[in-house]
Formats: sequence, structure tokens, C-alpha cells
Amino acid sequence: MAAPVRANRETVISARGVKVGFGGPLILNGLDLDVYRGEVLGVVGASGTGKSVLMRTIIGLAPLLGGTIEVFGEDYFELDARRRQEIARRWGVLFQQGALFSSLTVKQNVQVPMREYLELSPRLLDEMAMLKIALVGLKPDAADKFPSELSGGMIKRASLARALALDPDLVFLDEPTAGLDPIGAGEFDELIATLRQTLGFTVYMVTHDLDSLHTICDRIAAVGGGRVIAEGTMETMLASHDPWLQAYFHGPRARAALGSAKD
Ligand SMILES: Nc1ncnc2c1ncn2[C@@H]1O[C@H](COP(=O)(O)OP(=O)(O)OP(=O)(O)O)[C@@H](O)[C@H]1O
Repeated sequence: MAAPVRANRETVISARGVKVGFGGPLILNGLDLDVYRGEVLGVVGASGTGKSVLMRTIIGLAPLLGGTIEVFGEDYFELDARRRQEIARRWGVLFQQGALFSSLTVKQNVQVPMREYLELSPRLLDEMAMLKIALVGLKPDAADKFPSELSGGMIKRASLARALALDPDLVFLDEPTAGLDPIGAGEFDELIATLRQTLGFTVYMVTHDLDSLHTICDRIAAVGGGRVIAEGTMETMLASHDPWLQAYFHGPRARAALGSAKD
């Protein structure tokens, strides 16, 4: 499952000394992180430590108060609006609650980024959206359904289809398996792993799901106290002496996940 280790790994995201806050105490304070091309990076940390804030900052939705963030080798925050748009076109995002437009069907939701960036005929737009819908394992009849008519698992898949609309090089997933039953979560992990394998994108995944960390993540970064407190393989995490990481990776849930990952 793990991506092959390359001698010279290309960095897709490089964050240095990142500071983010919203007026009160800084949420992120001097955070460094690298994400390498082709890997699935799992971002973990206690609730409220700023995992989602970090993801939102990288994609330009939260204010960067200090430090730098390079995406695809460019300092995103230094770019003009047009160049930013060109960079943003290369990533897809699955937000925590799916963030589908409730008044649009699944197909129309998938077409939103296509309409924004591509000039395609209605027929081609439909064909491309149906392709993405099939890619994430949804049946064709899901295309004309509204988000309110979908199960939690279908919403995740529809959101993933929208994230993949423009064939991204980088996919951000914010707690993709949260709210899914264990079987649905396992299937979604498998889907992400298969798509990553076949389409070759890089995945930045915020997650609390120990099964996901064991089964699909090549590396893990743990956020705490405004920084990345540990990063590396699951073995590195298991060997960490940090109290939170110890509790997280050696607790009863972790032992169960480790057991099932070995089956
Ligand atoms: N737009 C905002 N304005 C003010 N505070 C915010 C904003 N967005 C996030 N925060 C605060 O930043 C902190 C980190 O939030 P974040 O959602 O990143 O946590 P998280 O690590 O992803 O947590 P969880 O695992 O529970 O999803 C929280 O205290 C949150 O209230």
C-alpha cells in the first residue's frame, strides 16, 4: 500500500513557520510541514488543535499571519489572483460535512468546478460529470438526486466526485470517514486508495480514523500546541513518547485497529 520511497521526493506542500489565528491566541504557531508527491499523508491531533484550520489555510481560506506556504513550489500567498486560480485548479477538496450545494443535484454539484474553469458544451459537461460519478462508485441514478436524498456515504462519494472534477494533482480530505459506519468507512478508504493508485494524486487527509491511518496513509503528521509534534510512518508514531500520541496510538481503539490492519 505504501508509496515507494524515492531518494529525491518532490514536495507538493511545504509549510514553514506557519502562524494562524482569528484575533485570540494563535491556533497554529510556528508549524512546519512537508507533503510529498504521490503520498497519502494523514493529519492527526486532538480535537480543536487546528487540523482543519491548517488545511483551510493551505487552500487560502484562513488568514496566514506568519510563515510561508508553498504549493507546487510556489508561495501561494505571494501570487496574484490569476496565478492563485491556476494553482487552485490543481487541487480538489472534500470538506468535513461534504459542503454540497443543497439546491443542486449531484451532477450539477460535480459540474460546479467544471463550469468555473472549463468551457464545455452541456453534453460534454454531462458526460464528464457522469464519468466522475461512476469513478466514485455511485450509480448513474444518483446523478439527478439532491443532497437531501442521499445517505451519508453517498454524500461523501458525491463530494469526492466534485473534488475530482478537474483531475486534481492534490486532494484534500477533511475527515472523509467521519459519520460512516465501519463498513462504509472501510469501503471509502479502499476507494481513496484505489483512486490514488490509478490516478496518482497526492492526498492530504485530516482524520481521527485509526483504521484509515493504518490502511491507507503512507505517513502521518500529528498536530499539537500549534505545531507538528511528530511526523513519519506509523512505526514512528507508535515509537513516540509524546503522551497524547502514546494514548492515541496505544489505546484500546488503536490496538483493535492495529489488529484488524494485520488480518
Ligand atoms: N473562522 C474561525 N474563527 C475563529 N476561530 C476559528 C475559526 N475556525 C476555527 N477556529 C478555531 O480554531 C481552533 C481549531 O479548529 P479546527 O477546526 O482546525 O480543529 P480540528 O483540529 O480540525 O478539530 P476537530 O478534530 O474537532 O475537527 C478551534 O478552537 C476553532 O474554534
